[in-house]
Amino acid sequence: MCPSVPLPSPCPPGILFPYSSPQLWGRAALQPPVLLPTQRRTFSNNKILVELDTSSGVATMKFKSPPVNSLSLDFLTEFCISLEKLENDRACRALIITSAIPRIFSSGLDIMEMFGKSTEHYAEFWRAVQEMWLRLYGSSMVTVAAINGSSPAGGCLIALSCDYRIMVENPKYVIGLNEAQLGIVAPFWFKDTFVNTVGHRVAERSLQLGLLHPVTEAHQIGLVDEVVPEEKLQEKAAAVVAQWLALPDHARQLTKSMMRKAVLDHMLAHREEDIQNFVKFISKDSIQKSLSMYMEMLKKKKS
Ligand SMILES: CC/C=C\C/C=C\C/C=C\CCC/C=C/C(=O)SCCNC(=O)CCNC(=O)[C@H](O)C(C)(C)COP(=O)(O)OP(=O)(O)OC[C@H]1O[C@@H](n2cnc3c(N)ncnc32)[C@H](O)[C@@H]1OP(=O)(O)O
Repeated sequence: MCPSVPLPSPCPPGILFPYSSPQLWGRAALQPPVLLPTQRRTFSNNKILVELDTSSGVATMKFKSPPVNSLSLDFLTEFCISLEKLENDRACRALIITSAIPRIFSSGLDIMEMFGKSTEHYAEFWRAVQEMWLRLYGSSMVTVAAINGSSPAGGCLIALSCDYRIMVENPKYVIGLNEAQLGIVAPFWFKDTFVNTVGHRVAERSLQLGLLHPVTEAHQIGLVDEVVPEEKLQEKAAAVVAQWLALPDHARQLTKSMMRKAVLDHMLAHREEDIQNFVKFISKDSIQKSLSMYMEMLKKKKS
């Protein structure tokens, strides 16, 4: 899939899998049997907590960066490191992404990283945003977004990059690519990821209007796959993961790769150009002014 994340090959292409037991289909099954002292492995840095249950092969990643899990350069770096660790861990076959912050899944890209900084900083930040998407959209793991709060823009991109989205039923929560509302533009690979999920017409309207969809509407347009009460979210995510893991990894991974390859390849082919475009765009006085007004509006809304 994505060249920066080599696709683990649990079985050489063309070799038939042992279909006798789903237990044998995963990457974990290819390890020599070892006695593990514990079934849970936890690693945590400042902004993200990761727990891997080695018996099921399912990791849970919890965003814990108050106040709103905004995607700063530090956050994105931790996110990419965590994804790389899990991707390279043969005991891990699936990932559930959720938030430890009440009411917010992620508020999207940290606006302060795009405001009043140097062109070098913008370039470094944008490369980190690209890297996060390449790793998540190109992941060979089963990925499920357990969306327990609002998820605008970059937060929505994280959810869209997963294989399946489950959102908590709450009339206050919204999700969508609202960039246009900030006076900025969702880049082509945000757009492609969105189109691949909801279809062209829905994406065109939603992107032009910068819509943040309430949960029921997000479900109706296919932006989220399922809606559940808060207390059922983890149970539902675990059940979905189990369903996806019941298939042979290599078949699911190759299918995923086939579905996503064109979009990933397109972005990789234009990666440097995309960084230059971002830097040029975000450095414009008019765009800086729009971002400043948007931040002001957020502050006013509070008071
Ligand atoms: C042709 C085109 C050519 C080229 C194009 C090339 C490139 C494209 C260019 C740009 C692409 C950029 C893509 C951008 C993607 C993004 O993700 S932008 C971010 C979008 N996010 C939002 O709009 C969310 C804004 N936030 C909110 O709506 C709310 O804060 C919330 C619903 C998330 C939470 O609400 P509350 O619980 O009420 O909390 P507060 O609003 O009080 O917020 C607390 C605190 O946090 C600050 N904050 C909120 N969001 C962000 C953020 N995204 N970044 C930084 N900071 C944020 C908020 O200001 C408050 O701060 P304080 O007042 O407490 O200091």
